[in-house]
Amino acid sequence: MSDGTGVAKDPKVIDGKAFAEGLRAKLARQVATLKEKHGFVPGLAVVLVGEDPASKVYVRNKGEQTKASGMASFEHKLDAATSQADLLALIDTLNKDPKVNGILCQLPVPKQIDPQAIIDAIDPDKDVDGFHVVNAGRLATGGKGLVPCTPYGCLLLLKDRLGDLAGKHAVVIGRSNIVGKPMAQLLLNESCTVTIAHSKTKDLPGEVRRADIVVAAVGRPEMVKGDWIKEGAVVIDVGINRIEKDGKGKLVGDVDYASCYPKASAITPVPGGVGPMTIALLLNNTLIAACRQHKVALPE
Ligand SMILES: Nc1nc2c(c(=O)[nH]1)N[C@@H](CN(C=O)c1ccc(C(=O)N[C@@H](CCC(=O)O)C(=O)O)cc1)CN2
Ligand SMILES: [Mg+2]
Repeated sequence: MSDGTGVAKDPKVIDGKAFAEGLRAKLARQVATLKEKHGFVPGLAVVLVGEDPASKVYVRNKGEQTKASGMASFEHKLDAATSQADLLALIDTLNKDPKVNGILCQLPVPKQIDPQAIIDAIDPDKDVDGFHVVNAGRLATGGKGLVPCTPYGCLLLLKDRLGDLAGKHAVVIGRSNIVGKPMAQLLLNESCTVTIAHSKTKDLPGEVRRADIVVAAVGRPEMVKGDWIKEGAVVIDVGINRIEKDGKGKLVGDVDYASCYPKASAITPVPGGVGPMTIALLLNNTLIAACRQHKVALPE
């Protein structure tokens, strides 16, 4: 396999960046069809409170990719000292704005703001992060909700590699509301046998050794070691950790890539694996939300 640069691609490495580019190209065509047939484009509002450097980059990328897909982007950048009441008032305005089909507040938020209160205030049908309790409930009960972007991105990468996931033993490491729990739910919905491991799990290496699919989402740099991985397992690394190595800043995942790579049949790198899928799936959720609000079918 070659990427056009003459450098052969390693087929074992799951290229989330390329996969996300493909998704965004399809989205752009779907948005163009909506505009032509129905005369509207989906709109995404992104709220950033404060100056967190990584959040600023993610929000900028969200805005750029939203516009590149032909959708409307509404950016709201608020001062780090913004009160929860002022943020809730903005969410209320966005909930009522018919041009805004999707809303998200970039996380983390400054400490004076309770993130759950903000998530709860977003209209569930505009909650394109899929974090609202109504969407968590819909995911758990088979309803038509909006699915959290990062786990959904992981699922698409897994299905692309493995096809039918039924009967696979999946171990999800991490139980956060935004990645671990919805990931486990999505895998269960695909008829996997799912174990959710966490900080109190007694024998984490032993649990991971039984897995056909490993999803690591704990936020601990290079925690998952190669001797935990069953030969031929598929390893999905959700971690994004900035560390110092050999006197230089480096981005690493929750998986010790060097030792896991030889054991895995497929593995996501960091960067370039799961990360880029998050924004592509966010745009996809915005398209879905817009079509539902306008009561039109999702274009092919
Ligand atoms: N409201 C939300 N807040 C946050 C979310 C989210 O989904 N909704 N997720 C993360 C941040 N995030 C998107 O918001 C995000 C993180 C990482 C990437 C990405 O492409 N990562 C690259 C590496 C980029 C880098 O150098 O930092 C990669 O893995 O290749 C995209 C989006 C927390 N907050
Ligand atoms: Mg091998």
